[in-house]
Amino acid sequence: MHLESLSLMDFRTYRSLDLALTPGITVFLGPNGVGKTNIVEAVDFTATLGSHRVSSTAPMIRAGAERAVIRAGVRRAGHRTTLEFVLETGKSNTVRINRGSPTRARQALGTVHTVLFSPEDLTLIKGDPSSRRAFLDELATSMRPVLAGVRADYEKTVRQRNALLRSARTSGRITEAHTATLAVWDEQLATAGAQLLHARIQLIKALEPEVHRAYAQLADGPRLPSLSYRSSVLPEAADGRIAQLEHFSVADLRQLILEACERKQAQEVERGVSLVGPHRDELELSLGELPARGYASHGEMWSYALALRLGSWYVHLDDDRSEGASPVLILDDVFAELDARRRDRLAHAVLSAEQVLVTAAVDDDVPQVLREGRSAITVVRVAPGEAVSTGASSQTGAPAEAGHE
Ligand SMILES: Nc1ncnc2c1ncn2[C@@H]1O[C@H](COP(=O)(O)OP(=O)(O)OP(=O)(O)O)[C@@H](O)[C@H]1O
Repeated sequence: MHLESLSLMDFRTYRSLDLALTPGITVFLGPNGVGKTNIVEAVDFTATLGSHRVSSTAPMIRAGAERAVIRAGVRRAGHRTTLEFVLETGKSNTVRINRGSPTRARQALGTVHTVLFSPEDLTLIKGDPSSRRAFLDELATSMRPVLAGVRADYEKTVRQRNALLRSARTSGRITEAHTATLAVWDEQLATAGAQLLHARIQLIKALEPEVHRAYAQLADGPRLPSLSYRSSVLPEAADGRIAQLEHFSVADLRQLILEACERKQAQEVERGVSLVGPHRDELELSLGELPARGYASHGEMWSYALALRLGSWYVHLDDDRSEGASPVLILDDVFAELDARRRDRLAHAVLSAEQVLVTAAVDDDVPQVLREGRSAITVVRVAPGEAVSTGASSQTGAPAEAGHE
């Protein structure tokens, strides 16, 4: 699949922008701060309904404007779909699909698939467990959009359950009313939590060999990555590792969560917080025998982060349910961060993608391999305060035009 067009209204720096996009490689080129990432962030939003840079809508709306609009034309297995998202602070984002009535944005999940590489990916390795959980959940949701609802239910349940536990802690004892309400939240936590946990475990099983393969493509060296999952729902004596969970059905996992809730109840009341469930689990990343976090070198962390993204792309390609929806690859500012060898290797690895969008501040940051590849390469020059000049270098590429604030 690929995007054929992208229009922005009051999105980030753009009052109005209209771009025609083509399959193959498109490089957005321009000086720092000019608005290159803003463009690819909008593309990624059409797939993830979020941003890799911010967790709320407000920063994506142009300063002084009330709402932003992202319109995308998507070509997938011969069919064209148009999506028009409206982002408004303090309101739920909406989408119109093929000019239909506005509906909640979640309805569009699964139409566009993207895999985005960015300098922020280093936090997947260095950051706290929540960034790795988010990575898993976002990838799983992009492949199975129904999980968006499961995640929303789960997060709401954890919030409500925590409020109840805090109230029990404040009153210094568990009343009958607390026990009755807690039982209801436990059931809900277990129902949504088991679906989420099952999705994560199945994803890790599919992802690990692909991350392995991707890492070997990007880096040399004897040590290879491995992924394991430590779950809070297993008794401590069981070491909490995924190997014990991967054959469990959703019903088995639901039962495990309920048992864990019972086991931990006194501790939960004492601390006023939910201690069991996928929100307390950890995706552990190792390189050879050692954890990547705290041990891997800067270069190794970079290779690992890139391998997680490349592996995500491979998992999408292997997915039977994807129906020709090979993701759009977005490489935001990554080449500038890499040495020449890894730059070329990454460029080689992505050459076969249907559509690749690259941002770069200077021409030299674009690997030669991309220019010499078999795909068309289009260069979109992003400049402040004027219409963007574009040029197709090597082979073909439809000219694109952009208006910039
Ligand atoms: N909501 C907003 N309203 C107006 N301007 C914004 C908004 N959000 C970000 N900006 C501006 O957008 C610019 C950053 O754009 P962007 O991140 O796309 O730059 P870039 O071209 O990718 O730069 P670099 O090469 O440094 O990564 C900043 O100058 C910032 O002030």
